[in-house]
Amino acid sequence: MEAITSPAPPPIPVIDLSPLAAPQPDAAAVRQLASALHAACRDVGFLYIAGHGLSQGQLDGLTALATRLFDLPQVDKEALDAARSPLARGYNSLQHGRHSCTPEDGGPRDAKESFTVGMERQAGDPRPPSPMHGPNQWPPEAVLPGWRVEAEAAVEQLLAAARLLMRGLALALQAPPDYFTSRCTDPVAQMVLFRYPPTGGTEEQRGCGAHTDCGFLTLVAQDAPGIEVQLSDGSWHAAPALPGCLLVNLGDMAARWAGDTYKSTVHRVHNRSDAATRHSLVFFCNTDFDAVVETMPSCLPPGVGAAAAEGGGGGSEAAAAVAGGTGSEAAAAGTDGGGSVAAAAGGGVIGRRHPPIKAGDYILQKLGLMFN
Ligand SMILES: O=C(O)CCC(=O)C(=O)O
Ligand SMILES: [Fe+2]
Repeated sequence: MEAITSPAPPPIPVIDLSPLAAPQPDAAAVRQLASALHAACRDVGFLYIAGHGLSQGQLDGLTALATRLFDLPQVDKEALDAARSPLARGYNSLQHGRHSCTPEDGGPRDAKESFTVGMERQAGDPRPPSPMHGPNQWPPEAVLPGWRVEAEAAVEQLLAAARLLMRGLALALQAPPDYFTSRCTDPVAQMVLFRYPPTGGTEEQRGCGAHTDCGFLTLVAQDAPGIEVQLSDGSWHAAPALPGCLLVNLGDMAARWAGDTYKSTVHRVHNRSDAATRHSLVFFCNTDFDAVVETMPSCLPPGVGAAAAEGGGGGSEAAAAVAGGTGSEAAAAGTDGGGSVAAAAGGGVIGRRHPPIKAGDYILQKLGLMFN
């Protein structure tokens, strides 16, 4: 079996987002946060976030949602079979065994049950429906009292945490802090609950095969170890829960936005326990369906970035700062009405310019792997 190492200090950094939430942001603290975030996204693609707004009780409540749901009798779960939903919302049993972003690879099935909740629209919402908004399959109140209300609250809490992170990410990319949140007002997002049975460490019985996530940002709450992250030297590292933290990884869309200067890192799940079941609640957060994903100016060489900046974002000065690695003082002018919290993260890596694409189309294309 491949060795799994978890050296101390862990290679996955912990980043405290609380400076972003402060009523009067401390510019130096925000700058430091943006810089740490930039390094984490560039070097690892995984990070733990603290100061995200959820209490430990709320974090525990996330995985408890999974426990309660999967503890239902099989017949009640099958009644919510995702095969009945045009948006593949609802329950997938152990027999389903595949990941939505990973094409069939002929390998073993994933040993997991899952339950997917997506974004609904309230009646009377004036916005045009996106192809990825629609009804969920909810467990009936009589079967699981209070579950829907708690699940909807969890989506709200995780969306708020993701939006806070997006503000940091915008600053890390030398754009105005609302660059991503202004494109995340009615997002395409999914909350997926998982139960992974113990597999006793057998390599063939994976919980989830190695993959990258196809979307923007993924937030993970977990009640037992199991997720493993492949670092750039090829080694695998366990990423267990840390008290008070959510685990976060960037998906392919984030890497694309950063012109591949940020990592969408390969990961997998193995519940190597002999006895304990693992639960996770994973929030796959994207932007609005119609938001255009285009390489951020700060990730492009000077001049190229200026053209790309026309649609919003930093500008050629910021691009020059990162592309030239000239240091942290040449900052993007980021203001959000609450004061200037400009941050420049430095870098020196020049990215690749991808053609602009609508976020929703991008995700549908990626998910198309599953159906083609
Ligand atoms: O359950 C987890 O901890 C992560 C699952 C995962 O990586 C995924 O479904 O994309
Ligand atoms: Fe994943």
